Amino acid sequence: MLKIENLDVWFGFPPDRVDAVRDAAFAVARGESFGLVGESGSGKSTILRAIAGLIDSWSGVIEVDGRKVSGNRRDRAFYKTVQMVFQDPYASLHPRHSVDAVLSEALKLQGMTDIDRRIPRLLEDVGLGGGFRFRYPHQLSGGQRQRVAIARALAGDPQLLLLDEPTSALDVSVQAEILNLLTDLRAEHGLTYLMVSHDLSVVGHMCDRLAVMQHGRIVEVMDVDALRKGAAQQDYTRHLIAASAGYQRG
Ligand SMILES: Nc1ncnc2c1ncn2[C@@H]1O[C@H](COP(=O)(O)OP(=O)(O)OP(=O)(O)O)[C@@H](O)[C@H]1O
Repeated sequence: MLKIENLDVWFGFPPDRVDAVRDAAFAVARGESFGLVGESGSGKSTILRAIAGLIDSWSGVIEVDGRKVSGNRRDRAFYKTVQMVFQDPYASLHPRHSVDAVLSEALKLQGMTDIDRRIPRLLEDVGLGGGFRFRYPHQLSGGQRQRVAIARALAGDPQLLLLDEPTSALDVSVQAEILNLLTDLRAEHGLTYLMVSHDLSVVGHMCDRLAVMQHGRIVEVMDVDALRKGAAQQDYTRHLIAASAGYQRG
């Protein structure tokens, strides 16, 4: 469903140009959960942001269901199918917008009607009762805010969720709740995930396959399940330790 070929992404102009992603290629099947890991600055978030249409300076092929990413945020039909969840739910929610306002706006943007009926359903999908509908971000815990951010992403009934470190800003006890929610939502809604995380236990738990990035390049793609099972255990551990080396050094 997602195909990336010869993807280059850069920032700035020579001589200060940063080549953040170089010649990246991978494909993610419908319903699959695919992880991007690698040291800090290796280009993981940049790939997600390019797919989400948040960066213009890229070349190559990005296709979702055979449809090329236009980069034009007004291309509603495309951006309805692709949504992003960011690391910090506090930063991604406007402090003066209630949960009701956030979800109404997202539903309207996606051309949805019947907003009054859809909001309680979205809240229920992410495990929040109707009592949360008229709260503001400061009246929510970190985990509840991330649930609202996920509900906002679900508003347009997307097929592909881009998850950029979706639990790393949360307390350890809350991380597991959000990961379980994401696992359930993937099954219930038939979602496809492309997830960036520096936490290898998260990637190991959530992803079917993962790509290791180094200096803007994808250096290896691994099948997490195959590696996790039996004889490949040592490989799995070795690969994951290598993938996290940048973080351990940093
Ligand atoms: N807006 C920008 N302008 C200039 N350079 C940028 C910009 N955004 C990212 N970069 C650079 O692009 C490279 C890749 O950044 P990116 O955020 O994708 O890395 P990452 O692997 O997600 O890192 P982290 O795990 O620390 O978030 C880095 O060298 C970064 O400094």
